[in-house]
Order: sequence, then C-alpha cells, then structure tokens
Amino acid sequence: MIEIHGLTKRFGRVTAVDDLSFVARPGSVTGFLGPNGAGKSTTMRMVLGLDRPTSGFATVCGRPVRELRHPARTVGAVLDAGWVLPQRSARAHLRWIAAASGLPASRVDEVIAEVGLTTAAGRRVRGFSLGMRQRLGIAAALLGDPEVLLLDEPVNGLDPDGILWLRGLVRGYAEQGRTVLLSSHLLAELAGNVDEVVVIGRGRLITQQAIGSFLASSAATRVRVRVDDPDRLRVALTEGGHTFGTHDERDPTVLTVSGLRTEEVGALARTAGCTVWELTAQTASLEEAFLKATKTHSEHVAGEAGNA
Ligand SMILES: Nc1ncnc2c1ncn2[C@@H]1O[C@H](COP(=O)(O)OP(=O)(O)OP(=O)(O)O)[C@@H](O)[C@H]1O
Repeated sequence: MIEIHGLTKRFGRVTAVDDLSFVARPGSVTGFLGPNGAGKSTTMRMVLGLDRPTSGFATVCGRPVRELRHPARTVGAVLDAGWVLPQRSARAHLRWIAAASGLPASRVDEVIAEVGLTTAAGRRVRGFSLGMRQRLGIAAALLGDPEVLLLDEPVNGLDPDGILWLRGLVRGYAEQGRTVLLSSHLLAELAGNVDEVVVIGRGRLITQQAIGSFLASSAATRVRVRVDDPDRLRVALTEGGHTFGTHDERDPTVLTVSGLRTEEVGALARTAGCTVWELTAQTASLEEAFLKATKTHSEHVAGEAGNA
C-alpha cells in the first residue's frame, strides 16, 4: 500500500506537488496520469524518499521509505532508465545493486530471466537499446521481490512484445496482492492494464477512480450500428429526435448513435425495417477520459506563463 497525505513540494516559486493525497491499494494496478509537468515524477521521488516534501508525507506499507527496515524488499522502483554505468554489464550492474541493498546474488540471474535479458546479461549496458535499459531497470526494481512497485513511464522504449510482457508482469504482481503504481504517457497501453486511475494536474488531485467508472463518467456511451439501409435508420433517428453521426468515412453503412442503449437502437432499426449487421456499445477511450478530466486544468495552464 502507498499512502500519500497532503504531499506538497515547492522548488522556489514552482509548486510541483500541491497538497496531494491518494492511496494505491494492494492487489491493484494504479495508473498515475497527468499532463507534462503535472508532478508525477516529483511525487514518486518523494514516495521513495529521494526528494524531501515541503509538507505532507508518504508511506509505503505504513512507513516512510527512509524508516523501512528492508527498503529493497519492500519497494522497487524504476524512475529513469538511463542512469546505469555504461561500461558495466547488465549482470555486474545488478550484482552491484544486490550487494549494496543486502540482497542475495542468486536473485540476479532470476530477475535477468524474468525480464528476458538472459542472452544479453554479459554485455555492456553501453550497447543496450532504450527498451533493454528499461528491462534492466525493471530487473533492478524486482531484485528484492518487493511488495510495492513504482514505475515511472515504464513503457518508454518497449516494443509491442515488451509492452505485453510488462502488462503481464504488473498484472501478476497485483494478483499476488501487491501494489503497483505506474505512470505512462501511452494511455492506450495503460487502459487495459490498470484497475484504478489517479489523475493529477498542476500537482493537485483531479480524480481517483476505478478505471471503469472513470471511462464511463467521461463520455456518454455511444452505440455503433451497421445496417443494410442507413438512410432509413437516419430518418427514424431524426424523427425520434436522437443524436447520431457518420463516423466511419470508409463505410457509409455505419452510424454512431448517442444517448441510446444497444437494445433501443436495435428496436428502432427493426421498426424502420432495417437489417442489423452490427451493433456495439462503445465506451470512451482512456485518452478521451483523460483529456476531459484535465481540460479545465490545461486551459488554466495555457493562460499562465509561470510554473513550468
Ligand atoms: N529539481 C527541480 N527543480 C525545479 N523544478 C523542478 C524540479 N523537479 C521538477 N520541477 C518542476 O516541477 C514540476 C513537476 O515536474 P515533474 O517532473 O514532477 O512532472 P511530471 O508530471 O513527472 O512530468 P512529465 O510527465 O513531463 O515527466 C514541473 O514544473 C518541473 O519543471
């Protein structure tokens, strides 16, 4: 569990994190979202005890990280994939971290296998791609087999295979009752993979919700319908005062109807004498929900020159 209470961080005149409170629960993957400069990395650094809060506090498994008896066994983190010493091999790098953290060297080859770097383990990190460095960073975070994982932009540089692998990894962690907090700009990659979202803007909490309700509350559900005679359905929808659009340029037989359930659209199409070829309820994408949640905030920011 990660608990954040009234966390605030000021850098001179810049308030990076502003009275932020939220909880990332065990057994859940919590997605940490916010526009550039919203304060995600600063928050994660404070959770890890790397930045000192101006006020407020954060705990991991009930204690500030600096007070944990076995920090490496409690929390693992990937904040920046670029900080390794380039002349070291991946294995040497991990051995060094294991030794510095009081973890058994036997864990090194286990985590190397877990992140899929076995064949590259003896190579110098200098020649690693961004995706390989990202995997190495994750391997380091896993060394202590921690209860809590904090991943800042872990998807960066990963190829589609790597993203799938990462999804499986964090899902597996959550299923074991552990806590995962992860930030990502690639919202689509996150959508299928998080249970809760915490959205921040200008260091402040905008919302914390289950992903389902976040998506559902952010846009009216639409129904995509494909029929043999779209003109007839158009007339029926217009007569009923319903809102619809043609959103698929390539296929004029598709209409998108707002404010009705699939059953209602199906019944209307039948009354209009249409044969229905396809009928699907569509929910908002994570991008749409995120943009809606942060819209007011972004307009506010765009109107100001400072604080960046
Ligand atoms: N060490 C620092 N000194 C001064 N300002 C800082 C420092 N670290 C962060 N900031 C400022 O704090 C704000 C929040 O930055 P932070 O990196 O936490 O945001 P973020 O949400 O992680 O952004 P991104 O998604 O772009 O990585 C920004 O305005 C940033 O310029």
